[in-house]
Amino acid sequence: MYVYIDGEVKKAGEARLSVFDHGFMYGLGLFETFRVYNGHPFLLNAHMERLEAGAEELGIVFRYERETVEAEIQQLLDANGLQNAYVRYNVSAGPGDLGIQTTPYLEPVIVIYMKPLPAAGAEPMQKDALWLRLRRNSPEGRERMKSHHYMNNWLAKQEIKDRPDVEGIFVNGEGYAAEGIVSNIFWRKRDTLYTPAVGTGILNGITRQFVIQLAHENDYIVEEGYFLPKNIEAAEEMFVTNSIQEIAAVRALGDHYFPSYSAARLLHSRYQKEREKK
Ligand SMILES: C=C(O[C@@H]1C=C(C(=O)O)C=C[C@H]1N)C(=O)O
Ligand SMILES: Cc1ncc(COP(=O)(O)O)c(C=O)c1O
Repeated sequence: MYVYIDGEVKKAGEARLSVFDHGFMYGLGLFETFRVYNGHPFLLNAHMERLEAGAEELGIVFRYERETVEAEIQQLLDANGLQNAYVRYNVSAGPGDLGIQTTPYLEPVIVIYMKPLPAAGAEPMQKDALWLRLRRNSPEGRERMKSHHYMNNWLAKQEIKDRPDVEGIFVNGEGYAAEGIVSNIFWRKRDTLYTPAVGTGILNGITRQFVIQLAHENDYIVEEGYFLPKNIEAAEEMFVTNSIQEIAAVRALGDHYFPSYSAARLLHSRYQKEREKK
């Protein structure tokens, strides 16, 4: 595979980053993961605007211009011979000195990774979910960023092991349901969808935000709040969302089986209609 780094497309094994890059030394880097459907990067503006806002908070000088980013992605799709892809767009702070820096990072390094994905299916994926013993850590700053700090998620994944059909679900330090290892969570009782508030320490997923919008358009009530595990276990349905897996219906959370997946199905069919547009 090829990657894009600092304006050039290179063979994956030939791309190089400085050992003084503060993305490596201090975790000062951000990324977005999204899907390309038939050449179309889905929800690109929303992803890149989140990245731009995070960069501003970290003093990383990065301006999003849609045309530039589209061209970078297209260049890499062409090099890799892909039309459908898993894309990771990374902005690393760039080189600095030894020691914590307080001045802006003027030369961030952009790295784009890509891998093939099969064409998206017409039905939502199905998964199982398990409560994690490990607690969700609290965000480093005001709100969780999609940053290079993924150790809490990594440790959680070791608990679940390599089981692609299982998502681990975090409870935060205060005992409230939070999010999946790489996803946001929703559950339904009658016509109301519930999802943890951003204040629980979750990543405010781009898919989460889009699904909330679709849910409103389809007459669901959406409540964001502070909920206990037992609230989810009393639900009729649960699903998880992220930019790669879209909306995945949860069959069971531990030994609690959900009898329905009607909202996941309906929202997924609406999502599908938008995949090559937004
Ligand atoms: C952690 C990453 O990003 C998330 C991972 C997935 C996935 O593996 O399904 C999906 C969406 C992302 N928000 C990553 O390494 O890309
Ligand atoms: C911890 C966590 N929560 C939620 C998400 C979903 O975010 P998005 O919808 O932007 O893919 C991810 C994806 O990386 C994640 O890692």
